[in-house]
Amino acid sequence: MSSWRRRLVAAMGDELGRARGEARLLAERTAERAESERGRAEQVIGDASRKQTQLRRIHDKMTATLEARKAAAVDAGHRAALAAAALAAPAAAGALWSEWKTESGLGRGPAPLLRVGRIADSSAPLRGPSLPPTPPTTSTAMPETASTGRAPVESGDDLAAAGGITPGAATASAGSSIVAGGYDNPGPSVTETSLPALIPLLDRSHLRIDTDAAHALPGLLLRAVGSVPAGLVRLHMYDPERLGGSLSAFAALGKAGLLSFVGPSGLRDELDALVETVRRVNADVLAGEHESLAALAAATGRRPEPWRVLVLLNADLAAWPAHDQAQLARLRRTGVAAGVHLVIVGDDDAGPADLPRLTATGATALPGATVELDPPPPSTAVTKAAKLIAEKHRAGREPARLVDLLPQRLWNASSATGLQAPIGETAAGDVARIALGDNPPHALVGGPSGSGKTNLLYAWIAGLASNYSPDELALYLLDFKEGVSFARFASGRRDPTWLPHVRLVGVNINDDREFGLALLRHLKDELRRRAEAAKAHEATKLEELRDADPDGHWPRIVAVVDEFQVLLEARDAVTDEAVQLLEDLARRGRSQGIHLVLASQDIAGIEALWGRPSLVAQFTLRIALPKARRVLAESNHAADTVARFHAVVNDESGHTGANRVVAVPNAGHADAWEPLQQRLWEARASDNEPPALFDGDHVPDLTTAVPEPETALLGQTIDVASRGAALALHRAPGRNLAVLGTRTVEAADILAAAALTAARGASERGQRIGVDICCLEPDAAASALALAAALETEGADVDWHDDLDAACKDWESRCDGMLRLNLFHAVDAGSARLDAAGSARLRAMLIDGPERHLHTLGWWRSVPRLREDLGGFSARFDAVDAWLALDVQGPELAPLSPASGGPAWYPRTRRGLYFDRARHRVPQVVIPYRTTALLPNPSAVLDLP
Ligand SMILES: Nc1ncnc2c1ncn2[C@@H]1O[C@H](COP(=O)(O)OP(=O)(O)OP(=O)(O)O)[C@@H](O)[C@H]1O
Repeated sequence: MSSWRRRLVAAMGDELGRARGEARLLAERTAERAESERGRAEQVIGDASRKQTQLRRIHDKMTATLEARKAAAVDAGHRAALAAAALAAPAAAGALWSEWKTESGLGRGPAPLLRVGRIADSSAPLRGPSLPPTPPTTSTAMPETASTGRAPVESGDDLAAAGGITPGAATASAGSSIVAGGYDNPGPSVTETSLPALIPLLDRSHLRIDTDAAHALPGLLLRAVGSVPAGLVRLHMYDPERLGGSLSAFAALGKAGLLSFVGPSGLRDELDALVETVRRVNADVLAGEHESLAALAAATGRRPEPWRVLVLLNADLAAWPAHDQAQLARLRRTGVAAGVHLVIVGDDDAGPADLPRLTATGATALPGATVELDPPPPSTAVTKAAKLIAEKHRAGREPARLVDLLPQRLWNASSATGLQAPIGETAAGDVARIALGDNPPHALVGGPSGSGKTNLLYAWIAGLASNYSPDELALYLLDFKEGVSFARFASGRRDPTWLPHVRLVGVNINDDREFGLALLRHLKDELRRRAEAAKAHEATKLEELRDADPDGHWPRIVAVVDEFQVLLEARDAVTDEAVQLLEDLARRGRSQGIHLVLASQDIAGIEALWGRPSLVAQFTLRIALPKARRVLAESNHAADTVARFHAVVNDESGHTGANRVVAVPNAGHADAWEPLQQRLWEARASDNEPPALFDGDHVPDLTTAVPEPETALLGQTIDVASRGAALALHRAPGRNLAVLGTRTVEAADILAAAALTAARGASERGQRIGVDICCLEPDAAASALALAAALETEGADVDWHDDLDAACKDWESRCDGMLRLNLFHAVDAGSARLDAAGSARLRAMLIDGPERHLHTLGWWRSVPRLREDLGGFSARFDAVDAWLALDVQGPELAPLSPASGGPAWYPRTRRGLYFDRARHRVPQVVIPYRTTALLPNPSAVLDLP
């Protein structure tokens, strides 16, 4: 081959090799790029799928959250709707047939809506706390047989299927007022979670019922007659074709005049009579003051006219004569306001077209909702309910309930010009109010035992405490009866609430007439304080003072004393002072806003009262319970004939023309009182203090208060502040104390209280006292020993002497300037054994010791024995300024007493009469403290090494 050919082949070979190499390189690069693209694509796909997973998760979460929120919102809405339904259709107006009983849920609010069934598909599980309970009511339950017609809607199975609460759980969580299967809670039943279908009738509307819904009529009528007080709904049935067989179970109402059947011949009269009723109600009852009976009821709380329901069953309205049609049209236009309602049953379109209409699946009052009608109530149950309503109606109007008389808004009134309170109902059904103020300023309440005085006072206090806040009204309540009628107003173990207006409650006062005095003295001090403030502000009465001193605290005061005759029944100093104080308070309290309410079984027998006509004249408000004597004017015999649980209220001093007979509600029953007190208590201000309680049966424990320097406390005085009875132990002649009587425990308590409080007073001030104890009564020894130990703990220097001679021996050497006490138990047991020198030393110590700050607090078991130790028959008692007598009769105290013949003192358990010549004008009653709680156990003391 030629060279060029070889060169050419070689060149082509090179070219081909290069091209191959390039092609390989290209292929490699392409493959690499493809690989990397694939990797990237895989990464993108991986990222995307991760994102997708994330997004799905977020979506799921959001969906779940939204679902949960939606469910909660639906739940809350459902709950709110159920609560609203329970309010709109309480008690018999809304209860399921299985739980139904006649019960008026009618208060002062509007007439109830009436349940006809339920809203279809409105079941929802109720979660969380159950619906608020409403006050329990009492009535007769529908018999068990009532549940025989149970429709699926009433089944608890619905609820279980919906995963809702069980009836038992709801009962537990809602408190005792929800009774599963009962009807104490008029709210929606715990076994029913679907929304009830409620339709308007009473006070609101007429109604048409289509033939396909006619089976709802008996239920609707039963709810109407059963959900208001018996007799307040009257049924008039026009039934030309006698199709109303289903209504025969209502027959019992007919006999009571609450139901009448009308045939074609009676239609005109019936229509005319109802039109006339409308006219009369408008002219005479509403009288231009109210636009409807509903408005009248809202304003006054009473329903003077019944509702009248005319039911037209398959009436061929088109065929009615023009007159009847015109009357029907009148009733349609004007009936509702006057309580006359039409219920037109049938498919007759000739009647008024614009009435709310109920069909088998809907009601125009419930637009957009599908209604499932309830089954009719079992006829046995209707019969029973009709009988019960008829009986109740025949028995007469039920007395007003306390709750119906009280204002809906608490504490809405000002007491500047006076105090108004509802106390019951008049025969016409009006709320009867009583006033206290400038006139009448004070009240006398009388009636024999069991006539209802205390109940009336409860009703009055309830009305006052609901109308006026504690800033407007302060109450002082005292009950001299054996018993504790006013204890409920104070905080107790069973019920920790109190009535926030009450400043003082006295219970079980029985013999402690002094506590009555203490209250009157306290009020007199308040009267003085108000009079001074009024003078400073140039005001003449409370109203002006409150204007002039808007920042001052000037509530009206009402002091109620039940069985006040106890305070005035004896002829003694207590009665004299009580009458004086009463006169003063009655005369001047009027202008200073202090009002007295005195109640008694037997006002006629109170000499102290009738001997003071000027006192009685101030009590112009008189309230006489049945058979009360002398509360009203002599010629006024209204109390002799007034019915049980009624009162004659008269604010013109009992003169016949001013009588008002009032039916008083049962205010004392716990069902009526406790919810009210709870409500008032919850509304109180955070700084509202519980009332002071004086309980005559309670023995006070030794106070932990620190007394003034050099002072001992002997017991609790009977006064409003429960102060301690103080004995000043300053360096001065006569500052000794004689405890007199034979009651060992009380005497030991008095000495112990005196020594412990004196020691406490000293140690609180960084000082010490010395105490010499000599106990000569074996029964008091254990207590004296325990006292010695307690005094040492209190920081006192204690010396124990086995006999009186030793205790008196070197008394002068013990006087070192610091306060020293001799505590001598049963001095007379030792003094009888003293020789002449010993007796002289005892006497000298009693006479001269106090000046050297050595004070003897001794217990003598009789006055003559004390006298003996002071020097015998002619001895003076100058060495003993203070004495505290236990079981010593008044006349025996004559030598020690400022009153000739001795004080009027009738010894009684745990009470002593205390007199300190240097401080008291008259002796005062003291309750010895119980000291055991502050003393160590005597056996523990004896075991000490
Ligand atoms: N308006 C009333 N409605 C129903 N029960 C009443 C009414 N008034 C009183 N009662 C009842 O009558 C009984 C006697 O009433 P209350 O204790 O008020 O009478 P009282 O005159 O204070 O009697 P006493 O002086 O013996 O205590 C009580 O059981 C009370 O619950």
